Amino acid sequence: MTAPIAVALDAPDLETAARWATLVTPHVSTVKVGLELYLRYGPDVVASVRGASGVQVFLDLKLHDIPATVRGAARAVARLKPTYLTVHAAGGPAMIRAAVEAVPAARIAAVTVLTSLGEADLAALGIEGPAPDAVRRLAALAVDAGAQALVCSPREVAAVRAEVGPDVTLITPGVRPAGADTQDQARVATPEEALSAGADLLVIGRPITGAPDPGAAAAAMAAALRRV
Ligand SMILES: O=c1ccn([C@@H]2O[C@H](COP(=O)(O)O)[C@@H](O)[C@H]2O)c(=O)[nH]1
Repeated sequence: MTAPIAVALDAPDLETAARWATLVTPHVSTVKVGLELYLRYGPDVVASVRGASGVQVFLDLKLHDIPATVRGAARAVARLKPTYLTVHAAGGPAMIRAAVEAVPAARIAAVTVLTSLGEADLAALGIEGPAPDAVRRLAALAVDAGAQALVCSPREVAAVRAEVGPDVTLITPGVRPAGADTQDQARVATPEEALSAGADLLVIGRPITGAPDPGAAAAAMAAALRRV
């Protein structure tokens, strides 16, 4: 049984991404293709990282535009059969609904407040905080619009779960093992804390892909989660 981890394959080239995917897929349920890889290599990247393993692919394109444009963009990637496709919740209900209608086979995951943003960033952006309140507001809006999954930080998972109930998949980036460098993430917690708080899928990138042996790092994190 693989761990509920989506490894963020934020690699500079396709060979590296495919190698990471091969190393981690025995241990994790999902690999995540983000903007860097998709914009550099296009749709073919999905087949390259999926390989023959049947691992779930999380297409993290964070669509954010008017509803008609997002509908078209979502339709364009439907044939890649992603398990998850992200949109920004801040695009609003009509935009989220357009994505949900365009790709019925995927779970549309609405990104609430990016995990790189802290309270001062929210204030500078004119978003009414604190972060857990902003996340809950956007989570409720997105689920009302049909989103089947939400992206938030591990720190907000329990509050979001209370808001949206058990059927919505809660996905948390901003995951760092105890003592690890937080890098550009602002709202973080450990893998064990994220899982205990009720996250369904933990997005973990650099703590795995930056390790000398990404396969061993993924195996160690999967083992740690099994102990929770
Ligand atoms: O709020 C968000 C939404 C998406 N991400 C993505 O998750 C990974 C995190 O990678 P790390 O190396 O573990 O920091 C990355 O691909 C982001 O684009 C996020 O971090 N926060």
